[in-house]
Amino acid sequence: MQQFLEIRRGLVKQYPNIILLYRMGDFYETFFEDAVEINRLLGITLTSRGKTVPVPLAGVPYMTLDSYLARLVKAGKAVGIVEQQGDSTTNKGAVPRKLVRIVTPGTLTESELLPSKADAALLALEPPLGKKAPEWSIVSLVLSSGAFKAMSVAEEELAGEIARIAPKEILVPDSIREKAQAIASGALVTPLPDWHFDPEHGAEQLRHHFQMESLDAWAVSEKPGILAAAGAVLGYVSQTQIESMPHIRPLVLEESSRFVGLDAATRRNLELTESLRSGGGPTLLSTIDHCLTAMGSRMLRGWITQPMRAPEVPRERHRAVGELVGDSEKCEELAAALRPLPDLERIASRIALGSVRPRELAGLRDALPQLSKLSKAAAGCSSGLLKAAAPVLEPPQELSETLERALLPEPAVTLRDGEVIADAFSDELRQLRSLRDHAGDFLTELEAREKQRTGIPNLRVEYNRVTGYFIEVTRGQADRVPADYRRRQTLKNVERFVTPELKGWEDKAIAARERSVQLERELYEGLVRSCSAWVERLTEASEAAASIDALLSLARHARDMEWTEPELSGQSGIVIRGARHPVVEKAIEHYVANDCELVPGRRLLVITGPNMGGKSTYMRSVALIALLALAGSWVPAQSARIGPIDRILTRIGASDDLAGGKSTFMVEMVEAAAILHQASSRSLVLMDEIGRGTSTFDGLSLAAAIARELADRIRSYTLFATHFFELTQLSQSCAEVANVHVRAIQSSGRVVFLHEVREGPASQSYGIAVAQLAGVPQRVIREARSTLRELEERSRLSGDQPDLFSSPGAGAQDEAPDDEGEDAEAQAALRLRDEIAALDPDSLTPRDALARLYALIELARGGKSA
Ligand SMILES: Nc1ncnc2c1ncn2[C@@H]1O[C@H](COP(=O)(O)OP(=O)(O)OP(=O)(O)O)[C@@H](O)[C@H]1O
Repeated sequence: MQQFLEIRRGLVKQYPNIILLYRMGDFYETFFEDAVEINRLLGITLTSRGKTVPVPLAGVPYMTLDSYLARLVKAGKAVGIVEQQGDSTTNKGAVPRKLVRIVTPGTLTESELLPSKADAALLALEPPLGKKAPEWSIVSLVLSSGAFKAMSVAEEELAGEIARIAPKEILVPDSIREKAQAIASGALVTPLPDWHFDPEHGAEQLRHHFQMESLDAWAVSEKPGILAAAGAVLGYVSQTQIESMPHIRPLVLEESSRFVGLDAATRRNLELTESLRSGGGPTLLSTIDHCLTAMGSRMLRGWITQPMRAPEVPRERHRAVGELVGDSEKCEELAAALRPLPDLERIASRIALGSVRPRELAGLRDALPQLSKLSKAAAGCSSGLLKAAAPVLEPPQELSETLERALLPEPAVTLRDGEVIADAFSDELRQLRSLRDHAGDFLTELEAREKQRTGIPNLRVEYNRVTGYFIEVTRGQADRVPADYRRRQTLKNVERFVTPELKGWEDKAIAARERSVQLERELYEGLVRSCSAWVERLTEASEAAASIDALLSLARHARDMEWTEPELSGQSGIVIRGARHPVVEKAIEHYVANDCELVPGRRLLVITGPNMGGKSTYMRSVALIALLALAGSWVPAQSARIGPIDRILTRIGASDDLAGGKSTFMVEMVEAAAILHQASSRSLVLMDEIGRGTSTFDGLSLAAAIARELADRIRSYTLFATHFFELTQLSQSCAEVANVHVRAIQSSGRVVFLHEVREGPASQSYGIAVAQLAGVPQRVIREARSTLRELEERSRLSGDQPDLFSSPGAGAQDEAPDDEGEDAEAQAALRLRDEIAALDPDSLTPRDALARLYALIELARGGKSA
């Protein structure tokens, strides 16, 4: 108890929710409140020990530790594992024990406890530090692969990045604990004292861990926020892993500007990796993921959650997919080599941790020839990406040989009873095993000899766990045994004896068994140490294999679903022929493909049409095609030309956040505000039914003003679905706005959805017809129709239709007229800029160029602003 309390005392301050699993022989015991807690959480029987002051106690068998660990960590507990040190039988007094590891959600490395197709990252967040670090710093570490990454992001992008990384645990300075809780998106928030986040100390830790003189090579020396967060991560890992520091790869500084910005709402709305349906439904990832290995699935997840702004990398992927789509034999060859591969990335990382299990090493041994096959298949490809993987995949010969020589063909699951190392690996082991293996011969020979010496025909040499080896004779014969027989046990019908020879042999045999187990342990540890020299190469090979797997999966989907290669163009805009929604097209039989043209001069499409007509599906299909193209995939369309995109922003669906104190309308406006702040002329924006959460005129006015802001000032590419039919008038006053509608026909009072997107506004609204379809009682439908007729009539007679859209800015009475003048100028300038951008430099005549220049000068002259 004294020992237990001492170990525990040092921990509770930092880990208030820790449970100590305290090794005692074949069990991990818990005491006091830990025992009560584990009884509550896992239903482990609660007992007590000690007469004067009973101590609550609950224990789990040590063999089953993993399954309990998983459940405790899932319940948000930190679990401290205390092991016995040295040999319990030779120690006097309490066995020495030591805390060997603290397991938290972000520091799990056991393959069985990790989701196989996603990473469980540990994250550290450092808030802005003033001028030198005006943004948030994010550092993430995936312990099971060693991936160590850093990024600085603006406040409004923070939640989106956290949603992308989907960490299991977030370390934050204590001072921002509450703020972190609000954006943690399900991860455990672990506050640390603020001094854990110290830039100088962080830099020192990084230099020390990676044995570097300077951090300049990683471009983080001047980033105090990142140094602070990285230091916190390293400190936390060494504190929780205690004895074995994991393999951590060099810190990679990711520029958030390299990737298409996707905020948390967009990731959710587009159902990239999580379904919006409460019970879970298909997602983009689950639809396109046909990977043969878990590593491949994780890679593919990374690609689609982090599409790229620059076209080079996705283009290379398109090319590789193209090669695979056209060569099914090559696909089969690659697939055959990939299929049997174990999770090399995680095995490599467990080698570094020293916790790799014998079966995992054997899996690695068997996988190496497969890697070689994969490498050969990749070398025969023509696309750059596949070809480049070949040399990286070639497995190190020396590692193959070492593992072949060291391990038994099928080693035991654990080291506990040996049977892991091959005979040929150690002479001593071979001799010890031979002693054991020939025990049978010795015993049969002894039995025959003793029968003859004593003249007792039914004498037998036997063994049981309590007595060990003995010679058994019936009681009737017992007085015939020789003088050197020593009595061990007397039972009803038999007497049991040992002889000095048998005892001597037994001692030797037991010693040999113990020694051989001990020796195997030492040899195994040595083997793991020697393997750690290859961790780096194995990790690289696993990444290359994962990429091939992901490409193969994309190719297979592209071929099966008849997707096409998109064109990533430098020309601004999005032009898609025959767009389909990648998830919906799999779910329904006759998907109606639609076109979409968002180009300079036509930047905002107002989409009208009945509910259920397919507006949301259409908008999402466009966003998903753009996203897939920039992630490197082919796309569900006849053709697609995607220009530069910096962000995809969406405001879809009404969900309220009552717990967070926000009403439906408030959520809607907060999201709209975020979009208006973030969007640029290179953003793709989806707006679904904005403004419907308030009174009609309020909502309509807001929707109109937002659409105008997006089209005219921000000039983003926007799909704007609405039930405010009045918004279709916007196109008359805004040059950038066009109308499209989803087609439906009404026959005998019922609507039929055609799901076709056509130019122009919808001709009528179908709300009542859809309500009828949904089964609203006839009486209510009749009454609604009559009210509608009345309203329409009244508005026609009084002419009170609000004319919000006749001229730009009309209705914005509090604005100074000057602003409107500037506005028109700005618009003219922007239009000119677009025109210039759209010019083809190769066919541009000097006359054209001069004409544009003069126009610019004219504009500048007439301008009022400095
Ligand atoms: N292009 C299409 N081809 C075939 N079916 C489609 C197509 N688009 C949508 N659908 C079907 O119509 C259903 C309704 O589509 P969607 O949710 O996009 O309608 P909506 O116009 O956004 O409706 P609301 O205005 O009520 O939100 C989808 O669940 C899908 O099954």
